[in-house]
Amino acid sequence: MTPLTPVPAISLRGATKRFATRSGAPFTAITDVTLDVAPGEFVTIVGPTGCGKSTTLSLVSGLEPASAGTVEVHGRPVTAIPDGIGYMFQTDAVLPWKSVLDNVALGLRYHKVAKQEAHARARDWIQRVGLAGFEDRYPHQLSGGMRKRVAMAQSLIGEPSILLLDEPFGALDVQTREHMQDELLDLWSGTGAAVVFITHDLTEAISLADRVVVMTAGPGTVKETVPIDLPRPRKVEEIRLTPEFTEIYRNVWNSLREEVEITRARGASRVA
Ligand SMILES: Nc1ncnc2c1ncn2[C@@H]1O[C@H](COP(=O)(O)OP(=O)(O)OP(=O)(O)O)[C@@H](O)[C@H]1O
Repeated sequence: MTPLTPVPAISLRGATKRFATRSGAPFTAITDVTLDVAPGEFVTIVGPTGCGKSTTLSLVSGLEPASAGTVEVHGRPVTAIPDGIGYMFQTDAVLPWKSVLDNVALGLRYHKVAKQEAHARARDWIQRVGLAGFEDRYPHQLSGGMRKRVAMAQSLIGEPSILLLDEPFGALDVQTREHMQDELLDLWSGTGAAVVFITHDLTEAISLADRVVVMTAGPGTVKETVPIDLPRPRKVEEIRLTPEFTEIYRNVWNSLREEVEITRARGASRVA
């Protein structure tokens, strides 16, 4: 018997997104993006500014429909916001008027989980992200890193099968950022969740990923997918010092640099 090919958690086939503009001529943000992400796989996406990384995520999350091509989650076409997806963005979705406990329990309460159970599960996640003792604090009483932990607990408490992360640590200082990257890897390992993580930081992209997807200058498409054959479990600050890492970095940067230069040249010609 031939083994069954597992259904990808995410599958984009020739996905194209055009936005309407005021001038009437549609603007193509991404074109012909084909990408599969397997269950439990950690994929990072890098590409020059404006190439369509966030747009690609918005097709997967059902926030925007594709103009052409197909987008599937667990083998089903995305027609609305699919169940089982967790999100984290650069600007977190922590509500300032709610305590840490209520913020973390929010998603469960939204899904009609009884308050007592939602709070019990929230306490568990607050502990897992290292915030035990801070349940009654409000977001303005937390540091940037602590707010990120709240956001991380918020996105993981629903036990998502897919995590979509759009520059989640972009606003943090370098040390906190590295720490949060390690925490994310720890929390993710063993969950079986497929992750798509967008970043401008190539070091971050390589340290975290099973595969790095390099997108072209806009309208973006997949230029290259680079497997990251580094052992797990990883400590990001250690893995970055290895010769294997440096070699991968050089290769991916050579590919990305061409696209960044194209994007810069366009910018320069616009102001020339
Ligand atoms: N709703 C929209 N309407 C019109 N154009 C849009 C819309 N959303 C995005 N765009 C355009 O699509 C292109 C891709 O945007 P997107 O935010 O996906 O890029 P990105 O690669 O995530 O950018 P960055 O790296 O700067 O965050 C940009 O030129 C952007 O202006």
